[in-house]
Amino acid sequence: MALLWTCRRNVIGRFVNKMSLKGRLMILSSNSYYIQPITSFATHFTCSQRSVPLNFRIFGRLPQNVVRHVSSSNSTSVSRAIVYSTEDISTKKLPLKDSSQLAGPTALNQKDGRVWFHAGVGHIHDDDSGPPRNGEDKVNSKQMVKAMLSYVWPKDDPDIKKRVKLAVGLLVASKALNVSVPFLFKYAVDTLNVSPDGNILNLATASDTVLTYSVALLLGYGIARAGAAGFNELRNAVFARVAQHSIRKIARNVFLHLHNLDLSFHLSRKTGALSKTIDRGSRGINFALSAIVFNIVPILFELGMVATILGFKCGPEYAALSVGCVGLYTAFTLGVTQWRTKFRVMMNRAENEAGNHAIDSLINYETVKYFNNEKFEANKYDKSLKKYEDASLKTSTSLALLNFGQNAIFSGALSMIMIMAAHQISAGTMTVGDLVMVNGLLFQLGVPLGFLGSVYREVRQALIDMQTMFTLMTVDPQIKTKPNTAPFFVTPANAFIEFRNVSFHYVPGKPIFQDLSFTIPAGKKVAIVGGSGSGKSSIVRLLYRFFEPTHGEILIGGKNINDISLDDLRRAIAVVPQDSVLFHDTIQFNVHYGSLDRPMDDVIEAAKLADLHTSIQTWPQGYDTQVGERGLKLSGGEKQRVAIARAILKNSPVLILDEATSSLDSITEQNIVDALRRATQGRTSIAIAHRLSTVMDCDTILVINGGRLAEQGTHNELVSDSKSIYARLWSTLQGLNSIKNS
Ligand SMILES: N[C@@H](CCC(=O)N[C@@H](CS)C(=O)NCC(=O)O)C(=O)O
Repeated sequence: MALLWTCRRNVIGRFVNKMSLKGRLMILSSNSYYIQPITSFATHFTCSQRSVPLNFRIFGRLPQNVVRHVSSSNSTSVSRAIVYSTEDISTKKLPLKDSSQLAGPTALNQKDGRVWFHAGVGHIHDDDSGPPRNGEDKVNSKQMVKAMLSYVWPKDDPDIKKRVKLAVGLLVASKALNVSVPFLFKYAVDTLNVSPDGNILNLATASDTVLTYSVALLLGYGIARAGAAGFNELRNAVFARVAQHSIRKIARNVFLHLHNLDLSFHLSRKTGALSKTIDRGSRGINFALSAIVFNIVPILFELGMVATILGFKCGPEYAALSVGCVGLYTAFTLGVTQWRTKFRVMMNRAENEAGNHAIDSLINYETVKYFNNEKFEANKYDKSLKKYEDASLKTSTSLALLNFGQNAIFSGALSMIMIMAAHQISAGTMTVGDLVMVNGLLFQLGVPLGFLGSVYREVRQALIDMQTMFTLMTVDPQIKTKPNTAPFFVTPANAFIEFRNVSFHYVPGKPIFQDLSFTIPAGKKVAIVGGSGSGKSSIVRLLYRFFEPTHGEILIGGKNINDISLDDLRRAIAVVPQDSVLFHDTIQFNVHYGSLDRPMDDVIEAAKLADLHTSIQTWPQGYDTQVGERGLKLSGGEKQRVAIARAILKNSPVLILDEATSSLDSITEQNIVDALRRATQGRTSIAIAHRLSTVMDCDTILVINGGRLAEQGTHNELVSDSKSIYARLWSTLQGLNSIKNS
């Protein structure tokens, strides 16, 4: 099984040309791996793909490091990730963890306070969308059908119900016309063949009426055929809206549900895999619905009609034979399709493997050349191609067997029925027209049956895809608003924050905070500083209720945040994150996102306050300029100012700046600091910082160490105590600055 990588959104796609080379991630065994420094000419930190039954996930923040994510051809399993780093990652052995313990911060490099990863390992899951967690029970087929029907027959949508009724009516009409076709043909043949007295007709002496009658019947035959096809297409068109509307509603509900799930759920899942789950799940619904409505139900309906007609017109043995034939045909088709599905799976796997290998090899073009390994690479690629070739041959030959078997069963039954009919014709109890009719009825039934195996295979796949999607819907958010929570409005006057004996961990046994207590008065500017891994950003995550403390309370405006609705709480807090990720839209959209109902004038005002307006005006399309995927067309400073403008526009009483200037150069930083100074005016603000120069003017600085509040005071108070952690951090910073300037 392929080794999978997950790089969270905030580490993907940040690319810098400055490369100082790091190491190779080596999987040593099923329970350990390490980062091995690699040779001097190599230019990247790479993960070699190995076939181990593990699902390796890596995600985290790399403030000045850059991860370039290279995904394999099917894009859900990422075979390789390249990390370009400006910092050194030392060799370090790390124990593998169970996937259920994911998200524990594992600092790869603690010394400069920059690089950290969250890493964990677990078993591979078929659906790629991560391990199941509490509350995520697989839904069964009955529940899925029930869920699907609730969308196809919605209680509150009479228009959709009307369409379903119309589609059913059209289905009946189309099948009725279809079945009438062999009848009309029978009467035409009998008219041309049998005289009214029951003897064989001599066409040379037959009256004009015979010809006129038979022509009319054959005309009716043509009209009935066209009518059946017309009703069929009309039914498709009428039902298409029902299916598409259901898919839209389901996809929207799943999407909204995903947004309501908590951060820990999203950290343990691959974003790409989640969107694929919705995509495949909704396509699955479309397929399953279409197959049921356009294929399975019509076949059963037609079989019922044909069996009834044959039973009444020709005798029960005819009905039994046709039902028996369809039963045998179905059993054979399902059995063989089940057996041969594994060849298709092998074929797809080999195709992916070949694609992955081709990509991996071409990405490593230089390395291949350094070691003259072109032939080795070609042979490796050829091995995957050979697997594909073998599987593909098995798929084709098994298809031939399936087609032949289906034909043999159908032809056998058809000829038996014809022989029975021939006997009755010779006995004078049936006409030649009857034989033609029996033949026509069975032949028409055979057309949709010709795709039964494919429909069965696709429906099974659709059910699996739907199951993954519907199972997602059963996941209960771990963090939610308590029922009957009264509205609570945080205002600038009551926006004081208190952490009361808060303890917290991501992974049991690795505490982030132990009994952490501090208060942030309303309207004050407070900085939180501390070394790497001290949990500075976790304070924001707890306050924003992305995670719950394991012990203690967090209060805002004197009220426990658990007693405030998530909406009220989050409305009260604006965050300028360290990594500002932008939507692939215009700059105006991205700033406006801070508060979508504010007018354009406010957007411009916020951009001015964030020192962004002047830059925007120099761009060719001004506010309509597209920022590119994840804001790639903007510099780090510009993106950060967009984040500040958004936060200003949100106009919340609490503003959190999570290392908002960490990845900026000094000139940009100064502009941003000025913008931030304007943004924090009149609000309670919390600045998480490791650059102490940006927090000197704060009213209070809280120093976090060992999961507790170690020191507290103004910059001058803390620096004046030479033994304080802050004073040591400050002097280290001063030392680094003087080295930089010399
Ligand atoms: N008669 C067979 C084959 C029908 C068929 O030709 N299916 C198309 C797709 S609609 C196909 O390409 N099948 C390839 C395969 O089953 O390997 C059945 O009932 O499944």
